[in-house]
Amino acid sequence: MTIRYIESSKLPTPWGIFSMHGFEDTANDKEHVVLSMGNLEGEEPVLSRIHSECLTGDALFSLRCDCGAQLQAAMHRIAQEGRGVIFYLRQEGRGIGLLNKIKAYNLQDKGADTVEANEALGFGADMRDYSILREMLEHLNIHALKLMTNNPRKVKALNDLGVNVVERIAHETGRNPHNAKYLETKKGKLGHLLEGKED
Ligand SMILES: Nc1nc2c(ncn2[C@@H]2O[C@H](COP(=O)(O)OP(=O)(O)OP(=O)(O)O)[C@@H](O)[C@H]2O)c(=O)[nH]1
Ligand SMILES: [Zn+2]
Repeated sequence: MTIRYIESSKLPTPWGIFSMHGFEDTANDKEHVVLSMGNLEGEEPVLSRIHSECLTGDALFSLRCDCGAQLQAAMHRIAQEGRGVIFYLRQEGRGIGLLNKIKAYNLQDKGADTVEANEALGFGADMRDYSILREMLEHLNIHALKLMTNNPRKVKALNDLGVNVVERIAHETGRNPHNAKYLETKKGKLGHLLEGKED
C-alpha cells in the first residue's frame, strides 16, 4: 500500500463544481489528484477518464498533442451526466517526466516521431504504470468504469491489474495541424483507435 489519501475539497470549474481528492504516493512522493462529481458508489459503472499529466497540453495550451482538449471534454461530459471521475495521474510525458519530454520534443522538431524520440533517449514508447489506481478506486468505492479513452492498451493494462473496465467510450477531440502527424503515429505505432475526425 503506497497510496495515502490526504484530503478533499471543492473545485469550481467552468463546467461545474467538482470534488477534488488529493492522494500521495509514498513510494516516490508523487501527488495525484482525483476530480469527482456525483455519487460514485453503487453498481452502476462510473463514467471515467484516466488522464496522464501533460503540463504543456493541460496548462500551457500546447497544440502539439490532444491532452488539453481531452481533459476539458472529459470534464464537460462528466458535468453533463452529473456523475463521473477523472484520475489526474502525475505520469508526465508517458512516464518519462517533463524535462525528458522536452528533449523528446526537440528530437521531434528535427524529424523523429514520438516513439522514435522516446527510444533515442533510451526509454520505451510508453513507461506508464497504472497500478496505483487500485488503491484509489478502493478508497472511492468505485467498482466498474466506463472509460473515456482511445487507447486499447490502457484498457488492457487496467484489466490486467484487475480494474473492471466494462466499456470504452471513444474520446477523440483536439486534432489540429500541429498534432496531425503525432496523432497518426499514435494510431499507427501505439494502436490508438482514432478516426481522424475534425472537431
Ligand atoms: N514522451 C512523450 N510523451 C508525450 C508526447 N506527447 C504527449 N505525451 C504524453 O502522453 C501522455 C498522454 O498519453 P496519450 O498517448 O496522449 O494518450 P493516452 O492517455 O495513452 O490515451 P487516451 O486515453 O486516448 O488519451 C501525457 O503524459 C503526455 O504528457 C510525446 O511526444 N512524447
Ligand atoms: Zn499532451
